[in-house]
Amino acid sequence: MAITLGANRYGKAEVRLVRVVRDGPRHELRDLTVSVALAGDLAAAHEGDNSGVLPTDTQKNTVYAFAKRYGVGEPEAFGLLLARHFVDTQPTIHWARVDLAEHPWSRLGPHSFARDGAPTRHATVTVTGDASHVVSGLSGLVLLNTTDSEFHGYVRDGYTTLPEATDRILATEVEARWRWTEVGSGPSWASSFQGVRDALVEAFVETYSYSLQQTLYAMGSRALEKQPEIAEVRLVLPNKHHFLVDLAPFGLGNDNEVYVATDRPYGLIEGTVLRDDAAPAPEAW
Ligand SMILES: O=c1[nH]c(=O)c2[nH]c(=O)[nH]c2[nH]1
Repeated sequence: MAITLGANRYGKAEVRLVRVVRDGPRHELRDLTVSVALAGDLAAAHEGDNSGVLPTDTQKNTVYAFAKRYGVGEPEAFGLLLARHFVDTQPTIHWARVDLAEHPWSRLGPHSFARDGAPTRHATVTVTGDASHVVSGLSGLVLLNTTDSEFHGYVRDGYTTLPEATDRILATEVEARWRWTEVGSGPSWASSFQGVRDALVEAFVETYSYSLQQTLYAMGSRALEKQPEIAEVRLVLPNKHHFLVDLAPFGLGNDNEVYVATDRPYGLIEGTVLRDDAAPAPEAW
């Protein structure tokens, strides 16, 4: 029986990094969770030889040292710096992925901040040899329309009880990831992020929806139309159901005014929207 080592990678997950820039009385703050994963010639490590293993503890230290040495700018840029460093300095490492989640704070004063309702910003950077590949994203963007949403005309079978809706609440918590066509081309990381975020929100607001699936496609399409630097958008949209409460027992009507918001189970609508001529992704993401 021949047994062989399959795909493997290793790294430090969820390094919590807070960087303050104390440049005068007005401080700047960035708050990130950074995960590093490395792969390469690591077969020996799986047989007890650590001579090619850069410890995950060192990877964590590198995150903090780079934060001091180079500052923490846009998550994509900081991730590229780290991933490139691991591939270029470690002979056994040929592939590095750095995953960054930026937790948003809004300013209250020169050195005071409040954790924001803004979405979490994400970046996933992959470096192999000379090539770099970037996926940006967001999560925790909760959106709700109180009307302009219907759901009917669906399949009915012996188990269907759902009443048709001609006017319902549509709510979701957007998780979006989008793949850059070419790293370093087009707008800045920050303005691209803002552009995609705004496009997703605009499409959610402006689409008269017959299903969350239709809204998903409208959101992804709008982001691609507005931001030429991205090739593909993947969306995960939980349907945050709001059901009308039956107030008849109290002698009251309910003209789409009183709802119960439920958290589970929930519909989960997922989809990818991409350009016809998008080059295939060079890496799984
Ligand atoms: O927008 C929706 N899409 C569905 O597929 C679905 N299924 C369901 O029960 N409610 C909804 N709403």
